[in-house]
Amino acid sequence: MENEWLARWREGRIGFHRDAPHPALRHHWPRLGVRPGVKVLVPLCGKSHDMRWLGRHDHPVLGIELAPQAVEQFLDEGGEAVSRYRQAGFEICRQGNVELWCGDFFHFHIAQAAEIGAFYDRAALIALPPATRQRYAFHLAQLIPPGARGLFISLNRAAGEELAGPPFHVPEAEVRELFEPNFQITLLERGDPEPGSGFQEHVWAMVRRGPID
Ligand SMILES: C[S@@+](CC[C@H](N)C(=O)[O-])C[C@H]1O[C@@H](n2cnc3c(N)ncnc32)[C@H](O)[C@@H]1O
Repeated sequence: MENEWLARWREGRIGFHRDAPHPALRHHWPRLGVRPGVKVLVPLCGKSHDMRWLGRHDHPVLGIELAPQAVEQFLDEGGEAVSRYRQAGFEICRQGNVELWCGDFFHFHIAQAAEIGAFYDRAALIALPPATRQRYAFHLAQLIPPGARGLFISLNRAAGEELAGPPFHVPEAEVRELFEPNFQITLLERGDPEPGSGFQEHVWAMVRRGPID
């Protein structure tokens, strides 16, 4: 069976995509204390404008995305020269200071992550079904060095029955359960519920714990 996300990109069902950098990124990132020049990992990145925003704010960006259409659309929209190469089973495209690794996040390993010093997750965890979220939180922790900071935007649903995802809503308690073993996490903002769906974006700051934290 074709992966749900590959089908969505092929059919253009990408309602999650925003036409501009996320307001929470613009508001909170400058307050996180990530130094300019630090490379930012963006798992399950889609063709998000957030990567260009980070790039413009002096961060080299490493995005990982399963769907080749997302990568190609991002590059087309950027309109600048692209260099392409292969490494560790990924096709990598670099445009300006954004490099996109096309492939499965779970196949991206620490050997490739050496320079990463921060991360940004908007709608990555919530793209995954419950059984895969634990694996995601653990895998992310393996790629991020102690002390590294990140901004995490999840989707919560105030009340009501479970809707079939993706996107899946992930309650606050689950976010804490998944990440607290490896990260210090702080809830920064609870977004307003969307009319109709009741979805709310929650914004969290995270710091990767070290061995004695
Ligand atoms: C909800 S979208 C969010 C995209 C982006 N972060 C944004 O804010 O627009 C989730 C993305 O994850 C990608 N994806 C799903 N599973 C993946 C995996 N195992 N490895 C890499 N990308 C994946 C999908 O193709 C999709 O583009």
